[in-house]
Amino acid sequence: MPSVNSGELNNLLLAISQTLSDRTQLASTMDAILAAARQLTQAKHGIMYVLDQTGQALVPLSVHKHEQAIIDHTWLPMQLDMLKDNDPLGYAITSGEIVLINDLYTYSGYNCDLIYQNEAAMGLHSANLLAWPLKDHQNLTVGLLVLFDLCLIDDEQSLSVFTKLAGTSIRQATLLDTYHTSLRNLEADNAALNRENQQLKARKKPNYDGPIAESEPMRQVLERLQRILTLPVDVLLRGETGAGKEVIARYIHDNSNRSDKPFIAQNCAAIPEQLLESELFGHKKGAFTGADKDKIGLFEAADGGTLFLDEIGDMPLLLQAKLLRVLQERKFRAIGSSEERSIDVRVVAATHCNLMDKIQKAEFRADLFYRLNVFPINLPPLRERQDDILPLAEHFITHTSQKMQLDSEPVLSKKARKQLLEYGFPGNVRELRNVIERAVLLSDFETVDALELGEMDTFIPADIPEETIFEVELPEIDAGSLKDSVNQYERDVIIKTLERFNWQTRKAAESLAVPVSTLNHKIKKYEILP
Ligand SMILES: Nc1ncnc2c1ncn2[C@@H]1O[C@H](COP(=O)(O)OP(=O)(O)OP(=O)(O)O)[C@@H](O)[C@H]1O
Repeated sequence: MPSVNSGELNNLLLAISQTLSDRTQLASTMDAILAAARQLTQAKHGIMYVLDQTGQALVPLSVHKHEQAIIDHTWLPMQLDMLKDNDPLGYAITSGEIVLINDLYTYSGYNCDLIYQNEAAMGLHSANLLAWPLKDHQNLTVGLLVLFDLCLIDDEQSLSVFTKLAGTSIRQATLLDTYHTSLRNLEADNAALNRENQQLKARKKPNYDGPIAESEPMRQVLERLQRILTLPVDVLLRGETGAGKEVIARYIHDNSNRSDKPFIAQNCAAIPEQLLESELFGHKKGAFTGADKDKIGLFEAADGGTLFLDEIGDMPLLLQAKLLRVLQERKFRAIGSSEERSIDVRVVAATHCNLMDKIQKAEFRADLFYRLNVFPINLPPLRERQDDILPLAEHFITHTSQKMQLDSEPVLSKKARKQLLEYGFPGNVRELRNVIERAVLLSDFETVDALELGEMDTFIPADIPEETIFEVELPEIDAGSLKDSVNQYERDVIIKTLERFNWQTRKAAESLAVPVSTLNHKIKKYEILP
């Protein structure tokens, strides 16, 4: 028989190796191998069956034909569990042995009915048949090469090179396929986890950190805000002290497309003019006495995010001009710097005072007012939001219980609920929070009954961050000593507050929002000495 010389063999191998790749390329690899096998054997036609991805069937991946009838013929896959041992192809696959039938139509060792049917359908009458199982590196059959009407081979070795190559390609394609499928699954899992994470975050926000807004006036506030949450619009919040302006500013930020960038709050009334200017805009080293290094300002720190400017009505006039420029041009210059910087910051300004009055007294710039007042929000005082009182009270009970690590939350008694609903809350939500926190502390941790309402001045000095009220390390709590721990905690809070106010009991009582008499009583009870 004509055989392939080594140069041709190399070329064939090279052509095949260039097609080796994943399953999308497998058909062309099989095609090239079938072509080489036919060239070696002079076979008139042939088929390459390959184990499919399910591992349950062999599918015809390449069919070489020399007559129209064969082109039109549909070669069916072979189900592994339907294979019969007495069928020559079935036997080659299940035994892994090569089957060569020299005289197809007179040989009686196999049942060749299926092959005859196929041949009849194509009008063929092949003289002989070779079925060569394709095996992977573990000797598992992963495909089958079938050649018809071939010249008898005396170069089995060359043919076995190609069939081995075919087996390895099928294995490699299957592995790559599994790898790609796993990769796609991982990507899909990853995307699903990300989505879930986002949903959890979104769900968590309103429940935990977001404002309580059960009353109609508060719902209207949130509804009005919906319009601008994702727009590049500055906001002016007006409302009494403690009504929740900072909470709303944070809500705006958290629900905007800036939520992954910083939210920074600054009280404009709390610090002297030069310090405020440096806080907001930053300074260069040597810009003024004490500026011993460059400092980044809050505008720069909040770039991409939101800057909450509380008590904007108390901002010094000079700084108002600088702020107006930032709002109009989104550019600023640090103190002592000649370089102008661009920033992208949403400003949410807040005030509890009437800015029109301040304009009339020439304490506030009218142009800044009109620039800020593009989107004003009036935050109603708590006395006008009756439906928020009890949900807020429950919220603060939960919050305080968590902070005090109580096993279960105390419940508000009927009497306490009535008291809360009847009280006017001049100090708004902040006062409600203080009342509830104190009531939980004074309770038996099962029922919140006794409320100290209206006995104290609700004023908390603006320059003292309210968080510091509870900025005392929790004592070590061991089982059975909860009440002692709470007493210890209360004692520490009182000492810290007294220290902060230089042991002036009136101011400390104001800050703690308890009557002076209550504070004196506790100082005595805990034997606190300066
Ligand atoms: N709607 C609300 N839901 C939950 N907590 C709230 C709500 N409004 C206010 N609070 C709580 O009340 C306290 C006071 O709120 P906030 O600091 O936002 O008030 P404010 O109007 O900014 O006060 P100030 O004018 O004194 O700066 C905070 O502890 C805040 O968490």
